[in-house]
Amino acid sequence: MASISGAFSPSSTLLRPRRHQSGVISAFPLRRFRQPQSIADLSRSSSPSYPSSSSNNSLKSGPASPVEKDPIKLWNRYVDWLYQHKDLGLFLDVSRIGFTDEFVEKMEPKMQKAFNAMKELEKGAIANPDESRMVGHYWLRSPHLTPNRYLKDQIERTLDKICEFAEAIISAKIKPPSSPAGRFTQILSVGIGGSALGPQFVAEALAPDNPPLKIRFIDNTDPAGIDHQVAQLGPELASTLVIVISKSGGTPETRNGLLEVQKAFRDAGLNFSKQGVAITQENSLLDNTARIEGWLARFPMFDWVGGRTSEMSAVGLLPAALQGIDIREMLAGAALMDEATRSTVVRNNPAALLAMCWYWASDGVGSKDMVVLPYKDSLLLFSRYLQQLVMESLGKELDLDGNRVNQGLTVYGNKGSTDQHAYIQQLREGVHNFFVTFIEVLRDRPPGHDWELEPGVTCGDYLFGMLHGTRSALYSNDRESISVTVEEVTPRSVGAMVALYERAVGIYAALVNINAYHQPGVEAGKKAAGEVLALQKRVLTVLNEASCKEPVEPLTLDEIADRCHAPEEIEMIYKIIQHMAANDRALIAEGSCGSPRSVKVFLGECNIDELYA
Ligand SMILES: O=P(O)(O)OC[C@H]1O[C@](O)(CO)[C@@H](O)[C@@H]1O
Repeated sequence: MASISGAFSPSSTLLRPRRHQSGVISAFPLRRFRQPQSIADLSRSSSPSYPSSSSNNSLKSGPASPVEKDPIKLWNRYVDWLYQHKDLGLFLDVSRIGFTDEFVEKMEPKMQKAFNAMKELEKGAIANPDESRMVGHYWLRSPHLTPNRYLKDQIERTLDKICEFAEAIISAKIKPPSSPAGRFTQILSVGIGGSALGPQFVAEALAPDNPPLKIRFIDNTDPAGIDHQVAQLGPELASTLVIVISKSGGTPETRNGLLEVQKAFRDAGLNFSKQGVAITQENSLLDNTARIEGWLARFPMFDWVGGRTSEMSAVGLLPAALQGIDIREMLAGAALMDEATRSTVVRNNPAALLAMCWYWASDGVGSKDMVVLPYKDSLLLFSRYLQQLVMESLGKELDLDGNRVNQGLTVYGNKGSTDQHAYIQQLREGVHNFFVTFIEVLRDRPPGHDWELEPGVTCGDYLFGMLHGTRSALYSNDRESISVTVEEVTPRSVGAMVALYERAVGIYAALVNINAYHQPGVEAGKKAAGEVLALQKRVLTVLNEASCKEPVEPLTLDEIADRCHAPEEIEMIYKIIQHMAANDRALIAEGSCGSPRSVKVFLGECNIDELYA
């Protein structure tokens, strides 16, 4: 008998303690291939010039022609297509993507349509029709482009407020009420998805070694993960600024993180409201809570900025400023990139080049995955950041005309050269279902710190060699790649890269005619999670009724399901019981979890109030 009892009770009052305690096998089983329908399909089938990116579809396959392997022709292609942004010190090389001139020509009308769509979006059109919203993340770094004065003021006022607040925290003009340190030393950021990924990426990329405030994240409703963060803070909880970030202000994981952190503050005898900051939409649940409880500060999230494009709003800027990162430089980098990516000449527009390459490489239907490989440790989280930006934006069931298209572009990656010793083997020789984006950083170390670990060769030279070796080795086996090169990882270049990919996603979405700015698919999981919790409450009510009887009536899973009027949910009921039993709830389960039919359950304490409610 597994006898498990603990603190849990269905409600908090009047507890009466109890004495008792199909057969087709494909080489690519997970991949869906479509009939050729895109310009890419047509042009590839007719072009011998560059290697085909997809070897499993007969229309696109064929022996690699000698042309693309000719180093001089490849060099010419490199030079012809190389994009450089001088002020940003950023280069984009698309020469190892095999698009043809014919393809570029055929794409031109689509590209022009996409440029127009982006122009309309920037002018304030309802670019997110489902949610009837404008899409204005580009205005955040160029407020003069907002469609009205009010939005411009809102952006500028918020930016000033962020800078002033960060300055006051760093200089200890604003102090935590009861910390011996006499100043804030830590940030605990609570948020998820777009309310975490940008700040996490930027902290890893740009925070100095000794930032004025160090940052930690709670980005899940995993109690052990939360406990770990709180435990790591230890006594420094007293000097921790807690920033709760949620655009909607009602995301359950974030709410739970907040409640857990507030409990940790109570347990430590600290006043949370003097250390709490909210970043959320005006009048959201979070905003109202922060206002009523008198938190230290509140910053707005704008209706027209989506979570995954919010890095240049208060969501990304406040944590960055508090870590001593130059946020005006981030904004300047993004603004410069925005300017460049407004060009309607494809080869002069790096975002358009990226979108066109994605379209070519994935047939405009996401038939290949994008592996993002930054060769720089500080850019480790770029692929994770891009994963949400790209996949939540492009992974859509319906297009803008309501046709079922199941669009998307899978993104994954970690960092080079580390991945050389993990999955590059498969990329080079295994299933050909991807293209790579290399992110190269020219500056290895700050000036004056380098040394040669063998004659003529530094540690950074090895990293450089690994990158270019991998790029060549992949290409020689017809694996396509894009390379983005920046001189250094700086606030300016990071801002530019964020802007580059935001725009590339926008253009690509227009090319494939989908709404990049909503996320209806996420709702299904959220709804199902809510249903599980509702079922758990019904199970507890049923168990409470049976456990308040004299003598107590242990119930089988079938009986519980029956009394919940949910016989079809028996498997979920079993999982609920198993989870509660493993977590010291006031639950007594007899029998073995391994043979669910033998299990009988009752509560170790019954709640009379709930019974008669
Ligand atoms: O900022 P919020 O409203 O808490 O949302 C967090 C995340 O949840 C989503 O809405 C859906 O997963 C994301 O788009 C968003 O970034």
